[in-house]
Amino acid sequence: MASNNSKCWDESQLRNYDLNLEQIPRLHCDDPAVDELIAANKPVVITGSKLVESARKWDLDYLEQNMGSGDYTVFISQNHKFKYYDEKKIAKTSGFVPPTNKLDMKLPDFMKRLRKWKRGDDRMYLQQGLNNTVGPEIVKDFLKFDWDFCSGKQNKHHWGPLTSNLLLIGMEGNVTPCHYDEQQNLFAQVHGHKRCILFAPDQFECLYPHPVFHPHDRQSMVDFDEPDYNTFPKFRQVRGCETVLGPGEILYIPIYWWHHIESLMRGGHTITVNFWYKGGANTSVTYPLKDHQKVAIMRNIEKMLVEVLQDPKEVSPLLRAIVLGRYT
Ligand SMILES: O=C(O)C(=O)C[C@H](CCCc1ccccc1)C(=O)O
Ligand SMILES: [Zn+2]
Repeated sequence: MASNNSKCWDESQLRNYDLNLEQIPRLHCDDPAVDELIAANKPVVITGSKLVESARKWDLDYLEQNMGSGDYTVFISQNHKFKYYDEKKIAKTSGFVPPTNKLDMKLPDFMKRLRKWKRGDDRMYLQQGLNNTVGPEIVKDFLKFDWDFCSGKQNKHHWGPLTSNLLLIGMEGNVTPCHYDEQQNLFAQVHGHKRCILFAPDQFECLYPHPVFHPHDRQSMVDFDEPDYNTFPKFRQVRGCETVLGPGEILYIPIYWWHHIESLMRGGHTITVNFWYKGGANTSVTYPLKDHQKVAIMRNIEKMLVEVLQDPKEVSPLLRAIVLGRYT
């Protein structure tokens, strides 16, 4: 990680992983190279944009005053990790133990618990889609986002519709473990610093995603804190890139790119608003196929096989029978 000369954080605030990481390019929003990278489905940190300028005044007090009386989804973890799981898939997976609990909280309650938090207490992570239950002041700030900026990217790069804006309020040290999403993402940092580690879709074999039908679908099975290299030997060879994102900076997380996100230790709480867009119509399939298209194909084959074989244990022997000794 390049040393950071604006001295608002230092390397001791980053968690230690044995990873081979390059720096994600950082470009000003007026630099045409930004759109070249987005067009190539490559990550880029975009500086100098006013996308979430109207939210720069969001601090805990302001949010507590203005977030309305609605309920907010808050995840509770007994450690620093908040591994996402799809509740709809829990029934199909016997023995699955959710690693976090999900609570609905009023914002003042969340803030109160945040203020009286002490070491050893369960950690919390507020993750709530912005909707019309937020207070009128927040709606005003939201409407003042630089929508021309993100709509410009959406149109120029033929993304699909905006599906949601997730408001994320994290405690210092919180980690969202490595996963990929099937959406384009403009990840706008509002308050505090987040370290973002990204891996390209072609690192699929090194990151060992859970089976598609598992609640942790799209999440890596590798525990970055204690990688099990016997079970996941290719993890040793994984290659990625990283950046530490500060307030006002936008990280473009391309669709299907793996990302691990952590709020800097001893960095105070973090506030992020993300902008998730559908990938856009795969108009013309051209060859050679892109890596993320192969991931989409693998997902479809996996879903179909589990559907038709019923028993997931039959997937591996059937696929081996197809390829071993035949498709070298
Ligand atoms: O914006 C993104 O894509 C992130 O991963 C941001 C991440 C929290 C996302 C939680 C989550 C993960 C998977 C499905 C639904 C919700 C963070 O910033 O901690
Ligand atoms: Zn994500």
